[in-house]
Amino acid sequence: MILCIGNILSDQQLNQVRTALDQGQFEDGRKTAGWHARLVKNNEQMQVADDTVKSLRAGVEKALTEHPVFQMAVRPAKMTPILFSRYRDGMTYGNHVDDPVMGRGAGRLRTDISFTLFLDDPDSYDGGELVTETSAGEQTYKLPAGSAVIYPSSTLHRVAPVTRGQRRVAIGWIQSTIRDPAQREVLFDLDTARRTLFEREGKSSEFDLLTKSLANLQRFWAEV
Ligand SMILES: O=C(O)CCC(=O)C(=O)O
Ligand SMILES: [Fe+2]
Repeated sequence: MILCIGNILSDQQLNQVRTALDQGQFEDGRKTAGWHARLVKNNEQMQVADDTVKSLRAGVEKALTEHPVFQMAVRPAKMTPILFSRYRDGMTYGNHVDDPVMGRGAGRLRTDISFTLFLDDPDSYDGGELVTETSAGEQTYKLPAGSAVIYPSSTLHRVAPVTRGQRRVAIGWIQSTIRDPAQREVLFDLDTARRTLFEREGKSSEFDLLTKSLANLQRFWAEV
């Protein structure tokens, strides 16, 4: 399941992040790419040594993890530190698949889900679409600032060249408590249906049964 989630960051939060990125120090993105992805990666990332990165990361991580649709779709167990990337002057990231395991020590995780949170207004730059290659064909994503796309990390994907302006995004990877994308989709659908039912008729006995099934499926599937 590939999902777009709107309004994760408010205009005020977006302005704060953009101002900090305007002043930040960026470095060659190849530093954090695996050996084959490095061959096709041409972008910049905000230096982690930059102190403002810590508070930026905390704000974006909070907004994402507190978003109800993100919680329902991702069911996070662990998340990598967020990276702030910038593409301009023809920069691009060719086809690749993200590393299956990232981080060290307590931060080590299996990447189940990748996300891109768009930070710039799509009209302010040309190109820069995130393109996924699935069995259903290619899909392109260029979302409003403050919106994110989440996709299984097993997906082959790329970022189209930016030919005008700059494309800045916050990206990261998540290990889900539910490893299998098909199982995550079952839980997402059930949860969506039960919430819709709740809005319609409150805590009915049907709502209780759906809630029970949702909880018990998680007892079968969740890795904690
Ligand atoms: O910028 C994006 O939308 C995705 C970047 C990407 O694929 C990566 O950094 O691995
Ligand atoms: Fe990637």
